[in-house]
Amino acid sequence: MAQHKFADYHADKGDSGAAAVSSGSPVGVDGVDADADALSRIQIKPVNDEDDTSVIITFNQDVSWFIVVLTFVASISGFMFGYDTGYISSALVSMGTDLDNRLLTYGDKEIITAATSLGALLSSIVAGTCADIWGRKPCIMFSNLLFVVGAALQVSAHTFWQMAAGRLVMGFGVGIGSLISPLFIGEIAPKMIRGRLVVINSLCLTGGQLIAYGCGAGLDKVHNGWRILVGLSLIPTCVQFGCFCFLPDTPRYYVMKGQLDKAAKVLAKSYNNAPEELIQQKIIELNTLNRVIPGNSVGKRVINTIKEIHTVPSNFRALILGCAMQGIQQFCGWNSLMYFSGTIFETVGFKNSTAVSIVVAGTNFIFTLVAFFAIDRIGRRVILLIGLPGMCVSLVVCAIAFHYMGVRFEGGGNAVIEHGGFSAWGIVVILSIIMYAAFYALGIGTVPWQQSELFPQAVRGIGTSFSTATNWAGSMVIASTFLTMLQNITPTGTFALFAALSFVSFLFIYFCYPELSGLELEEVQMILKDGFNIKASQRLAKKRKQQMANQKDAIHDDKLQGYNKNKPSDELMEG
Ligand SMILES: O[C@H]1[C@H](O)[C@@H](O)[C@H](O)[C@@H](O)[C@H]1O
Repeated sequence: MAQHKFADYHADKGDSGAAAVSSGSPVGVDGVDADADALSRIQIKPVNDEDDTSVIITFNQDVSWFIVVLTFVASISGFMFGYDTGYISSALVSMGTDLDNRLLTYGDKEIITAATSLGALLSSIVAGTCADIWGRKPCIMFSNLLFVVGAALQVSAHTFWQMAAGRLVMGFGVGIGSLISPLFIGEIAPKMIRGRLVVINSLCLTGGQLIAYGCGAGLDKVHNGWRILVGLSLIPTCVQFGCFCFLPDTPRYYVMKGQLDKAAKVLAKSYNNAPEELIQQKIIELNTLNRVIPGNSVGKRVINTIKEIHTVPSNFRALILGCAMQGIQQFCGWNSLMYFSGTIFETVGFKNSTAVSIVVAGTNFIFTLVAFFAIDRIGRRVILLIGLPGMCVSLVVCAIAFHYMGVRFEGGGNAVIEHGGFSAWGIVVILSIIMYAAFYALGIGTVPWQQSELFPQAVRGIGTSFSTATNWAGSMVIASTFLTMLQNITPTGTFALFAALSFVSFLFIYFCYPELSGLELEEVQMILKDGFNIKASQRLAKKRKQQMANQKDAIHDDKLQGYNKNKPSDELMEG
């Protein structure tokens, strides 16, 4: 019976686009007259994005345990992303002569590291489309299988090429997870806390990197410890796979596939105390929105969305911002430290190089937590405009310190230090790198992953695919050139280059990145319609925050006066 609850509506749906739908007739809702009656009193406003719908979201902001569980299970992909990119730093140091019975050259290390980025780049290009065809959940579960195969290849590797192949396969999994996890969370999250729930994925990511460093340090002296380090990555991936056997996909995906009853079930579990008629109302809304994606076959839809993202000015600006932010995140050089800090610190003579790396990763984690609290309150633009100059200054100081240490990296993994031993400049290097990590995590390390808010629903999959692919392309370039850069243009030249890129990025953000915190997603489209409209966005963001504060006060007052939680807000009731 439940299977056919929305069947008539679904079969009836025409192609009229997202016009206002008056649900005077409650479209085959199982003959439940009360529901029909309730629905007939509610009108759906015309909207062009499911995230802007007001039906349930305005009605009830409570976060259910179900959403919390889904968020954390999806965020295991973020953890895997972090762990798998994090362990390589210490594994490269402790691997010694375990592969091919020889020491790895800088070139070998770059290939092993960059293989994961390459795999992630390739899979992220198609992951958005695959998630639309097969579902978010199956794609995440498929990434779990890739993690298992990749880890197995690495754990048993005795040759350099097997290790590189394992890293590549693992990279396929990382790319899928890095795109789909924030998308999944964004689709299930109540609007008011969407930003923060997406940052939970980033927290798991940076936490994964920190744990990888910690485990790396613990296993440093253990024979074949790096194999255990890789093997440990199997635990979270199996947990995620196991959990997803019992958890559903997102309501939006079910609606896309016409499985409206499944969508309704997930929504009912997601919103505490939401009455059935509102759930059905939401489903109808989502279904209406689903029709705005042009094309009646997958191929046509993909082609149309690619066309649309390039030809509609607001979409194209969103694409520029999404890709630029991810590119900036990578080209400011952070991952050179993430991947090679062990190698650098060891080379320049720090006895406890792993401990220093842990402090750097820990700073990244702690300041992602700071970003969690600041991202909606202070705003994305402000934290970026604080972070980038901070990074620039730290990198300049680091470049100067490297100059006075007189470090030269030479081929074959050797380094020459003119002023050897533990020096004051060594301390300056460490402190400036820690400062850099803090400013990075506060802004550009976290904000680009909010990318889905830039795009309207119709082009969101493809838009986030392109942006994520830019991230991995940047990561791959940095991973495959950093050690070579240290050799050819010296550490001073390398860090000065990153400082210059941070400065240029600051100018870009200053002139092109509008303030998007607190804005409705359709307002983001409005802002990007005829330019980047920084001033207008700032005014609007300020106004929305003020309104939000007023609304909270009003709800508080209502509660004091015995406000009935289950009553839909008047805003939704018409006629
Ligand atoms: O947002 C993350 C985070 O900043 C990580 O520390 C970094 O390694 C990733 O490349 C980045 O995408």
